[in-house]
Amino acid sequence: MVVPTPICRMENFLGATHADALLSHAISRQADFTDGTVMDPLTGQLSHKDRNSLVLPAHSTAFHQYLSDCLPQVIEMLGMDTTPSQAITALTAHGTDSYFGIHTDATKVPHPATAVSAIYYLHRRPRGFDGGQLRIYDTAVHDGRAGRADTCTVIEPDHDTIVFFPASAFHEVMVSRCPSGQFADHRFTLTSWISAPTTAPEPQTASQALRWMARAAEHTRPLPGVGRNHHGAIAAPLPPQTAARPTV
Ligand SMILES: O=C(O)CCC(=O)C(=O)O
Ligand SMILES: [Fe+2]
Repeated sequence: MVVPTPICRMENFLGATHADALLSHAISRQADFTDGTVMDPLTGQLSHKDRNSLVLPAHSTAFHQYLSDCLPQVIEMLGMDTTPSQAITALTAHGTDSYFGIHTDATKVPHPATAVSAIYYLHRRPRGFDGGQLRIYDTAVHDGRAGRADTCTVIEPDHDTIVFFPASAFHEVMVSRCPSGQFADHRFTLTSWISAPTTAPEPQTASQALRWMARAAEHTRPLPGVGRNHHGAIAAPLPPQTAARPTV
């Protein structure tokens, strides 16, 4: 049995003014990006294996407000049962030969079963890179055991679009190429891991699909005592919701 991963995608998320301001900001910070790492959930060790992308911890008040305003609807559409209150946010940049191998975001959040990954895409128009699609995998369930399925949803990293999915979903970023070699032509994201506070007890997930996903991702969760991999980004409380933002 293949259990589809719930995904929620929105176009024109911030609108032209905010999107272009964020893109200009990302480009202006070129010198501050560092090589992104991957954490071994057993040892906590960081490496560059399976990943070639640039990362810079970031905070955008406008972005966090827009997240807060649409989250109740997004959480409902994902079939989750959680009230996230904080987000860890980073800018990323992918150029030639950048990629991020198959992983879950369990090393980023306190409780992956109730956390949401949000990836917001930015790029210059016309687009200066190709490739760089995000693949979000489904879950395969066989004889009571769960694992990553071969089927996936492919997300094009289009400017000013955002995609939300449960943080325990397996996903990967395909290799990109940036023919001009210029930083301004890279594939940029503002990536947020949205979660309940670290001190909150682990709540039950709402749907059977999410329980299977959590089981498939079990071995990607850091062992007790192993830290999280935030690239120096700090969890910021999400602002209170100001307006219900329609997602469809
Ligand atoms: O850039 C993307 O599309 C996804 C990035 C990602 O999976 C991550 O930063 O954990
Ligand atoms: Fe990820």
